[in-house]
Amino acid sequence: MDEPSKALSEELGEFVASSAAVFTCGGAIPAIRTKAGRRSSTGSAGSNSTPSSDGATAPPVSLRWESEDGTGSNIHFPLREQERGALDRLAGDGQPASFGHRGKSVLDPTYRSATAMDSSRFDTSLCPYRLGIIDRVTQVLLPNAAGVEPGNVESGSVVAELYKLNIYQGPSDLFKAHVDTPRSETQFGSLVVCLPCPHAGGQLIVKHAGQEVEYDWSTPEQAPAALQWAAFYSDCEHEVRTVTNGHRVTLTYNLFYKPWAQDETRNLGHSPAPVYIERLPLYARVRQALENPEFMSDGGLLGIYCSHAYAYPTSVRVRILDDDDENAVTESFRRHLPTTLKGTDMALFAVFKQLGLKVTVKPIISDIDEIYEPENDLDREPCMGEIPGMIVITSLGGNDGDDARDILKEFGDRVSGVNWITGPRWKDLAMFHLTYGNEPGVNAVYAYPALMVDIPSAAERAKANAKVA
Ligand SMILES: O=C(O)CCC(=O)C(=O)O
Ligand SMILES: [Fe+2]
Repeated sequence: MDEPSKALSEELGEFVASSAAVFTCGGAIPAIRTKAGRRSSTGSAGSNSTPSSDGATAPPVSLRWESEDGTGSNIHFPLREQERGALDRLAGDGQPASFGHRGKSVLDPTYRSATAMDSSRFDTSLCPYRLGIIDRVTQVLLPNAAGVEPGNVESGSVVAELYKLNIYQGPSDLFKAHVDTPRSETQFGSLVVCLPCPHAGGQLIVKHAGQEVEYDWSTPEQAPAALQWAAFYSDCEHEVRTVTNGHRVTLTYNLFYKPWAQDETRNLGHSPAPVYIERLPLYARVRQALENPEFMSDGGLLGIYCSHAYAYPTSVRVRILDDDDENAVTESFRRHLPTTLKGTDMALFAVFKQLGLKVTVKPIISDIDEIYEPENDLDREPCMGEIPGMIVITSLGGNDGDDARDILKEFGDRVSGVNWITGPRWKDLAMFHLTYGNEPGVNAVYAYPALMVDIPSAAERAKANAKVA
């Protein structure tokens, strides 16, 4: 590539890589202490000091569960008088929380020390939909699910599936950095709702691409009660810092994207995306580059590695290597990306689309020598596939005897001449994501795809512009 185009590409790449992205959101809803509406047992009843995302209050949360011996119990949050015993019983009926490490369920209190109860063992009155939490999460984390420009991506809704109750107790419970294990390729996020119960410490830290957001839900004994929550893309690394005192009680939900049937979308006459694509700073920058005749003057493929990881079904791995049934795989990959693209990835996709360019989302393997077999002397061109082949080569293993060349053959073609403006991020994936999960078994794993954009030549771009003007 000539020098001016290279400089322009580098500048664009830096901008893309640095753009602040949304990867988490959270809020608090004041909790009513009794049915009579008393908000706090202290003098602050009725005060509005607790921030609320929509001004609503949350009714007390009730929870019913069955002990091993079949006795039923119930408890409320905020705790009613005399319910301290019930809280100890609830913690006693849970199980020491394990986590997934290299495909196995591991108990290691230095890494995760908490009590967990599976959703099959309890019922709760808490409904994140009624409280407006799911609407918030959809708006912020999956804005395009609720309606986009026709023809670009499909529409759908968010389904929150209750997963576990977790109790972190002072003085030492914690959960160190991990990434939640995806249940399927439609899982895009996790939601944590912290029930009103006095505790200190236990900050939830969520990280993505060098940025970090802290949710501090510490609640002193006398503080007004609130339901506090946070949602994040499920490929984001997160941790729960040490709870130094009291009980930090959370309900966790897996967030799935559920596409609407085609005609359902049509009947609803869905509204346009709530994001004004032309007003994204990214739009102006990309447009500027395209208008510059020195930028990729002969046209070609522009490649941008996605900033987030996406879940792919692991069954694919077996299928690809065992019976070549590629269609099902390609289909599932196509169906949910690009709709489930996250944050900046979706912004970029939308910007290129809006500018009338052809964009596709492709799984990519780069530097296969390093990730798979260091002694292999394959050239270092990235390899692009229709099939999420990265799964084969992650720390899950791949089948014995699979050679890097077999994988490449199954995966797709080497691509050359791509103008890559951001670097690959597979290192994060291979080194970390599959090492510490919140579950051992996996139905899906994460992989980093790339956006591939067809850039017309400068002459064609000028012609198209002249037509528009
Ligand atoms: O309780 C929390 O804040 C989050 C727990 C968590 O990260 C998990 O269960 O995977
Ligand atoms: Fe987690």
